Amino acid sequence: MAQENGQENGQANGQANVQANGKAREVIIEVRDVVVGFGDRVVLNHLDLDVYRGEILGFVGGSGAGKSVLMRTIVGLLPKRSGQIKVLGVDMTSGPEAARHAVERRWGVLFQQGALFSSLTVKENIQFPMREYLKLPQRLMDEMAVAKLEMVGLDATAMDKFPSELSGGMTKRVSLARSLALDPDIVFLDEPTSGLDPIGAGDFDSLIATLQKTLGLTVFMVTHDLDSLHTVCDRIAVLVDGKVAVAGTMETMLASTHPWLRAYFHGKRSRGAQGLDSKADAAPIPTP
Ligand SMILES: Nc1ncnc2c1ncn2[C@@H]1O[C@H](COP(=O)(O)OP(=O)(O)OP(=O)(O)O)[C@@H](O)[C@H]1O
Repeated sequence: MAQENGQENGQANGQANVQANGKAREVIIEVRDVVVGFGDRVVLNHLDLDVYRGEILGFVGGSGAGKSVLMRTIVGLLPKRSGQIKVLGVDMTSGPEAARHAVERRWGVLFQQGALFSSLTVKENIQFPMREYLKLPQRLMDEMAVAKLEMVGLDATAMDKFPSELSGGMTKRVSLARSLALDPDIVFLDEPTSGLDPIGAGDFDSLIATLQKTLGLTVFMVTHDLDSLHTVCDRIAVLVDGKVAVAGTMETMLASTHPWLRAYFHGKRSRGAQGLDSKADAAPIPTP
């Protein structure tokens, strides 16, 4: 993998530190040599990736490339055939069970389409992880649910609604509120702006950036949204042929000569996201 100005320089408490642009950065998610497949099909083929503490990492790649598969593998919803995944320094396969459970409490996940429980109200959806992991009085959980709703720009009037009564943008916000229920260090977002209009998507991007800054979150974001990549992502990792082909800043993406990156980041839609001429002819995005 081409890692921009990044070089491993040691391990501390099981967590790798990387020297990037002269600054030591803590690797909060470390994916090494991971293979994931279904039947004869290998989707992730000896994939390596580092995610640094406090960054918003955009994870891109063609449709069906395996972006969601990697996210689901990291959070333990899909099995890997081989390789190693460490989160917060804990090996998520061979680490002590108590340590793995403790790490699972320190991440929140926003799945594609929101994935709220349709038979539960907004309040019950947000409180679902609290019930699973914390033993708190109902009144306190109610106060916490309102606080989470306010964090994502909604108020208590949404508490008793069912998912079917919410707009697409509200569904995303409630899902984000649920992912924040346990005050996580890391948030995994699977295409958070898909299905939103450009204004709604821009607002959601701003919300993610604000939360990342105020809460010090690390954000792993699967996305196709070029505006999100330009406006909120600190770094981008590109998945091609089951591996991370390039990882780095938007400048690195724009300077890359990799054919998939050139088509994706210099195509018509990308020029639109950069505010450049979108009328010029653009190469089609290849399907890796
Ligand atoms: N549980 C599963 N069982 C079998 N195949 C699966 C499973 N989950 C994913 N796949 C396959 O793995 C491949 C990668 O899927 P994935 O959802 O990760 O793609 P993606 O890069 O997120 O695509 P998109 O951008 O279109 O959402 C696809 O071919 C998909 O059909």
